[in-house]
Amino acid sequence: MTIRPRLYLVTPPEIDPAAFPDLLSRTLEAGDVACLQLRLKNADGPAEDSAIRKAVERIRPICHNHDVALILNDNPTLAAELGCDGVHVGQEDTPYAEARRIVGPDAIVGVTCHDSRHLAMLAAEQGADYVAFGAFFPTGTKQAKTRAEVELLQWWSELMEVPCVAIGGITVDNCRPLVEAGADFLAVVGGVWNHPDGPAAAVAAFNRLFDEAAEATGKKPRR
Ligand SMILES: Cc1ncc(COP(=O)(O)OP(=O)(O)O)c(N)n1
Ligand SMILES: Cc1nc(C(=O)O)sc1CCOP(=O)(O)O
Ligand SMILES: [Mg+2]
Repeated sequence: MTIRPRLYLVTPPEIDPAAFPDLLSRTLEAGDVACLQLRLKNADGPAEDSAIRKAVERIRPICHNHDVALILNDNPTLAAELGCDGVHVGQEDTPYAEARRIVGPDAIVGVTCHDSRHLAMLAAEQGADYVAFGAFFPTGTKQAKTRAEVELLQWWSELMEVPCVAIGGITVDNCRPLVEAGADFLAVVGGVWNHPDGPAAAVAAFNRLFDEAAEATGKKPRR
């Protein structure tokens, strides 16, 4: 067996609840996707909660039919209430321990660690299911706080058991160094949804590249 990362798909910040489910189905049919993070950022307060509820209701069965875990961004309370498989929290969101208490021991809890070894070790010690590093490349999706270097992934993957996620400006064309450095998951927004040939083509292309890289490196898995 060889090391092969998996795709961690993140939704666009705003989705059309009527059209997105079909697009998502076609996208997930195109190749392996480990999880989908629902990350809606263009509404606040009750409007945001209502958009999340509507989206989860439609998206959750599609994810589960494709064996894709549904992770909710930022909101452990809604993640638990709506039956999501996990939650992703940042450094300014609900702290890890509180998020874990809310979603329970079996749910996935991932933590943003920017470019910080210290934050990642803290999150892993506390019990996070994955640590996320970024941004690796310029991104138009959000104003990223930090730039992370590829060496961080190599250091982490050689020393630690907890999986690491790379995020920020990742595309089919620029991701190979992250794969070779040992990223367990590549988290992608624009590189999939804005791909010139469409999101299904992007998912297929990422998976082809992961297969090629795994064959070329021929490295043994670290766990
Ligand atoms: C997989 C993954 N990694 C990092 C982030 C960023 O989380 P955060 O810093 O809380 O920023 P927002 O996404 O909430 O804007 C993420 N969402 N997913
Ligand atoms: C949501 C997010 N978090 C980041 C971080 O650095 O923590 S970068 C980012 C945006 C990811 O979108 P795209 O794949 O379009 O660049
Ligand atoms: Mg957040």
